[in-house]
Amino acid sequence: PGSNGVATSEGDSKLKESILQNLLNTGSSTHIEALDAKDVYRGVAQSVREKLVAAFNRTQEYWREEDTKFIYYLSAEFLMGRSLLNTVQNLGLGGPYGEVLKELGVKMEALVDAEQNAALGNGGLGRLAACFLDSIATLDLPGWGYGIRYKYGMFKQALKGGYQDELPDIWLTNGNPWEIARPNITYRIGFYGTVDQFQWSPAEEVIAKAYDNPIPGFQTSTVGNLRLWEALPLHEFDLAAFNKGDYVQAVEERRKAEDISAVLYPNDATEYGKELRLKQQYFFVSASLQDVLARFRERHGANWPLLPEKACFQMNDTHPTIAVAELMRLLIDCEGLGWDAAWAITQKCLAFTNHTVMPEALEKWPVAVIGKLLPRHMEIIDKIDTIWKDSLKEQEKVLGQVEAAAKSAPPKPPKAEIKPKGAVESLTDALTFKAGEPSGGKEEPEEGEEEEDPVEAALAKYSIITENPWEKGVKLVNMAYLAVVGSKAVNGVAAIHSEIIKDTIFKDFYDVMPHKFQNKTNGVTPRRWLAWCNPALAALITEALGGDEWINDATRLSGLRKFADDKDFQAKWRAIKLANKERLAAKIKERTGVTLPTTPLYDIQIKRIHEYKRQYLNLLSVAWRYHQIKAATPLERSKFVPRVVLIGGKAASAYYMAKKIIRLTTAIGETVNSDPDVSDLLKVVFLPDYNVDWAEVIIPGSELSQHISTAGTEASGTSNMKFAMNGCLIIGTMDGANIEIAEEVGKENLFVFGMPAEDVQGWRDGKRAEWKDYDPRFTTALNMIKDGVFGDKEYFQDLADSISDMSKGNDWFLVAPDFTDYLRAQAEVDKLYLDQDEWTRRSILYTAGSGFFSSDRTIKQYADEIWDVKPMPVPSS
Ligand SMILES: CCc1ccc([C@H](C)CC(=O)N[C@@H]2O[C@H](CO)[C@@H](O)[C@H](O)[C@H]2O)cc1
Repeated sequence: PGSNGVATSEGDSKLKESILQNLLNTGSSTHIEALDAKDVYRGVAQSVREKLVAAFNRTQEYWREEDTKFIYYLSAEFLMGRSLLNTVQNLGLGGPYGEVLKELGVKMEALVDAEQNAALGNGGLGRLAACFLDSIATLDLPGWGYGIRYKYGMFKQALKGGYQDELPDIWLTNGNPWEIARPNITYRIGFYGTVDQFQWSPAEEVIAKAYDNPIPGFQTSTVGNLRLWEALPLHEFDLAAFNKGDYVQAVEERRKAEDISAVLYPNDATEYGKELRLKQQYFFVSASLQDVLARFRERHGANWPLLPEKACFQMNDTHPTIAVAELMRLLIDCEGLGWDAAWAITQKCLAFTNHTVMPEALEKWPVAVIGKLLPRHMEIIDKIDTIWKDSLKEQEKVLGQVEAAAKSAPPKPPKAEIKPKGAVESLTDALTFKAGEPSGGKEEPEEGEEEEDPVEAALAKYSIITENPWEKGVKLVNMAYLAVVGSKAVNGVAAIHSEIIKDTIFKDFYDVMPHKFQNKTNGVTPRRWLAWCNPALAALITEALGGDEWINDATRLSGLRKFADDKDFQAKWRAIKLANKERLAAKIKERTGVTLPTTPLYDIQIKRIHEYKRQYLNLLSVAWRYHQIKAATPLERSKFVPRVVLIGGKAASAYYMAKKIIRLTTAIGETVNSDPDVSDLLKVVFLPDYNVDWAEVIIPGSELSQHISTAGTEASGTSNMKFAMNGCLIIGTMDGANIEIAEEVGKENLFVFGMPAEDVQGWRDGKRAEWKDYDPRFTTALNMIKDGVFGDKEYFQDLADSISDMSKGNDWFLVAPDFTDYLRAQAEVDKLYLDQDEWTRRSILYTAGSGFFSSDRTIKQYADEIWDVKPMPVPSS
C-alpha cells in the first residue's frame, strides 16, 4: 500500500487497468496514442480521484462519528495551483503512477502541464491558505477551508508590446476533476431589504451551492476538505418575463446571482470598496456559518454554548470578518439566543489574522453601504461598537484616559441654558440673551454641530465605526477593529509584523486587550515547495539524511549542516542546481522566446508588483550595472560576473505605477538583451503570467532571490521561505520573515542591506524633507530612464519623478536612501559567486536552516495556541 494506506497492492496491473478504463471513459478514442494531453490528463486525474475520494469519505465519516472539534479556515482566497502531481505524491502513488504511465508512454511533465491552475487567489495570503490546508491534513487535524468557487480566477497576464495585458482566467471549461459538486448542500443568502423589530426581510436572495475539494495529507490516510461556494439564482429562469419578450429580465436574476461568485478581485493590497466585493464576502461567510451551525444543530440540537468546543473559525485577514456580525445574527435571530450569550459564543469561536499594515489594504466599509446591503448586520455592528465602548469605560486604563481627556478639555464656561428658540422664560432672560445666544462667545457648537463629549472623544480611537477622515460626516466600519473586538485571538504573520501591529494599527486595542495578541510566523508546505517541485534535490537530501522523514518533519533538514563543507556533496548539490537552471532556461525559452545561458548567476525577484516591494530598486541597480558594462573597457568587462536578472509578477489591473514598473522591466530587457556590448554579461527578462506552477520551476533553478521591501512594509513574505528551502541565497532587508530566516540560516549567509524598520519612521517624519545626499550612481541610473536610454522617456517621466526629489514628498518607499547599501550588497553577491564552493556551502546551509519555515510548524502553533484542535488520525482499516 502507498505510504498513506491507499491500496496499490492491486499492483500496477490493476492500476494500469483503472487508468486505461478512465482514459477510455473520458477520452475520445480507445487508442491512448490517439488521445491528446488534455484527454490523458483527464483520464489519469479521474483514476487518481477515485482513490482520493475514497480516502476522503473515510476521513470525513470518521471525524463525524468522533464528533471532534474542527478548525474552519475562512478565506476569500485559496491559491491552490495545480493538483495532479501534488495529489498523486501526497497519496504516495508517485511511484506506481510513474511506472504505469511510463509503460503507457505518457510523460508525467506533459500530463502535469495539461492541468489548469486553480488560481483562486492574488498572492501571499491566498497561497498561504493553500499551504495551510496541506499541513492541516498532513497533521491529521480535523479542518476545512471555506471559500468562493470563482468562475474566473486571477487574470492571466500577457505582455503586449511589453505592457501588462489582462486576460480572463477561464479555468473551468474542461471541468475540474478535483472537486465534488454537492447539489444537496445549499443555503439561502439574503441581501438588502428592511429590518423591523430586529427581524430582517431580505429583498433579494441567492442560493449558495457547495463544492468539496478533498485535500490529501502526506504519509497519512487523512484527507481534509476545502468547501467552495458557487452562487446560483433562487429562480433559474423567469419564463413569464420571457414570454412577455423581456429576455433580459428573464435571465436578470440569474446574472445577478452568478455575478457574486463570478470573478476574483485582482487587487492584493488595495481595497476596492465595491459593493459586489462585500456581497462576495458576506455570501461565502454566511453559507459557511450556516453550514457549520446546521451540522452542529443536527448533532447537538440547541446546545449552542458547546459550539466553541466543536468549532473554531480563523478569519484570513479582514475579508471574512463580516462573520462577527453574521454569527451573532444566526445565533440571536435564527437560534433565539440572547445578546450576551451569543456574544460570548462568537468571541470564543472566532480568531483573526492580519497580513498587512498598508493603510490602503485595511478594509473600511461605509456604514451606508453595509446599512443598505446588510441592514440587520449594521444594526448588530452598531450595538457591538456601543457595548464595546461602554465596556471600556469600566476599564482602569481607559478611565484614566477619559478623565485626562475630560481634564485637558478647555474649561467650559458655566453651561448657559440653551433656551430653545422663542421660549423666553423671564423678561430678564429675554433681555440679556438673544434667544439662543449663549454668553461668552463661541464655545457653544454651531447650529447642529454636536458638542464633542470628552468621553466619546477619548473613546473615538477604540471605535469600530469611525469618521471618514477624507469625507466629513461619512461613517466607516473598520473591519479590522470589528475583527479584533469579535475575536479571541489576533495574530501577525512574522515576529516583526506582530510587533508592528501592536505598536501601530492595533496599538489602542493591544493596550486594553494584550492577551489577545500573538505571533504566528508564516510557513510553506515542504511537500509542494521542495519534495515535489525539486525531486532531484529531495532525493539527494533523503539519501544524505537516510530517509524521507524530513518531508513531514522539516526540522530534520538541519542534519544537512554537516554536509555543507563536503566537497562531493557540494558537487552533487551544484549539479542539481545547474540541471534545474537548464530546466528553467528551457521553460523561459518556451514561454518568452528568450534564449538564456545557464552559466551566469540566476537572480530572481518574483512576487506581486508593488511599490513597497521595490522592484524599482532592483531595476535601478540593473540600469547601473548596464551603464558600468557599457562604460567598461574589454579587459574590465571580462571581470564582470555575468548575471541573468529575472523579474515576474502581476500588477493589480488598476495599479498605474505597478504597470509602469512592468513596462520598465521589459524596456530594459529589450535594450540590454539586444546590446552586443553586453552580450552574455547581463540578461534581463520579465517572466509573464507568474503563478504557482511557474514558481515550481523558477524556485528550484534560482541562485539569488530578492526580498528588498522597505523595512516594516512586508508583513512576512513566503517566497523567501520557498527559495531558502531550495538552497537559493537571499539579498534582502531586515523586514518580515527575512529576519527570522537570518536567525535560522545565519545572518552572515544573507546579503542584508538597508535601513531597519525603526529608522523608516524617522525618514518619513522629517529627514526626507531636507535629504539631498543622492548616490551619484543612483542619479546616473535614474537619468538613464529619464533620458530615454530604455525608450519611452515620456511614458517613464512620472515613474522617474516618483522617486526624485524626496523633499517634494516623493520616494515614500525610500528607494534612494537604501540604494548605496543595496549596491554594496550586490557587489558582495558578485564577489561570492566567484567562489562556487563557498556559494554552495551557503546554499546547503539555507536548506538546512529552513525547517522552521515549514507550514507544519506554523499550523501546530495555531492548533495548540489558538484553535485548541487535536490531531485525529483515521485508524487504518
Ligand atoms: C482588499 C484588498 C486586499 C487583498 C489582499 C490583501 C492581502 C492581505 C495582501 C497579502 O497577500 N498580504 C501578504 O500576505 C502574506 C501571507 O501572510 C505575507 O507573507 C505578505 O507579506 C503579505 O503582503 C490585502 C488587501
